[in-house]
Amino acid sequence: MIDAREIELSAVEWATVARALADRRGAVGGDGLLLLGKSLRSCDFSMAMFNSDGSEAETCLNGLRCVARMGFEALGIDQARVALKTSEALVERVPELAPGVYSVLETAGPASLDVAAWPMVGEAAPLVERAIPRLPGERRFTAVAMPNPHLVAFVEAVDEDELVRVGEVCEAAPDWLPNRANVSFVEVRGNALFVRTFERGVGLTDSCGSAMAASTYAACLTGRIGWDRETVVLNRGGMVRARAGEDAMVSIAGNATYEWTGSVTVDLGSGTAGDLVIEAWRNDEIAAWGAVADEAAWG
Ligand SMILES: N[C@@H](CCC[C@H](N)C(=O)O)C(=O)O
Repeated sequence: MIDAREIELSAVEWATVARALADRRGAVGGDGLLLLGKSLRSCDFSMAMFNSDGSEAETCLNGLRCVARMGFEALGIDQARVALKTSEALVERVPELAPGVYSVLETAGPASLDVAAWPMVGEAAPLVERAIPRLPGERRFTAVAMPNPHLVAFVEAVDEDELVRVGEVCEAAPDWLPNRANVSFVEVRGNALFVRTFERGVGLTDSCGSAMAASTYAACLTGRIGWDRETVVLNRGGMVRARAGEDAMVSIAGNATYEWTGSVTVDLGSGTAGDLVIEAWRNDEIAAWGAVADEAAWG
């Protein structure tokens, strides 16, 4: 995550920075790059998100909580309207979900069922628990845009190999799905959901906030959980508390944990990053969040 309010780079140059910094064989490594940007469209600040392959996503809801924290701390505020690539979201600092865990409530949406806008050619909207014959396997999917595109399938038990097979078909950007899609398999565990996601532009990730939002909305839409009911959503990285309304707005309360701050130089010509210099580790925050993640016992 970079405070980019005073950095003038084109989207193509930021894509180069994202590929260099997110490369897991390189100096930093990550699922992607988040940018805190200047105020836009009368919002307090803006956010941009680039996946590790350099593609720019419409949103990133785990990332939004982190960018919100950076914006709050930079501007001395504790709630804000944030401009995203094609939408806006509300963020607010809330009481710690657990001791020592900086916590943010974000509200995004409206979730959309309009697959024609992705586009997904040849599938009529709404696509709710329907088979998609062009995908491998027998799963029934619900298509939700947050506004980034998500395919959600409710399963008895997540089969990661199958998830990767489906994700890779979408990742190849076939003619019928030129903008690809994030794909999630979701287990209903009592009153909670467990979400595993193959992300567009990244692959399997430990946690995807917009996928948790899309999954919560899909679970309400299909009667698995109640509208407006706070639901614990588990993932490989921990958990959030999510709530979807019939107005299609989805709220997520979760952590925004800093692990370290540091600096690194990226050569835009070669697209490579130099050595990372860590200025400060945030071991207290890492430990506080680690305790929550362990307790979430995602299985
Ligand atoms: N891969 C996504 C963007 C990243 C989403 C993110 N992990 C989240 O937390 O929401 C896309 O290309 O849509």
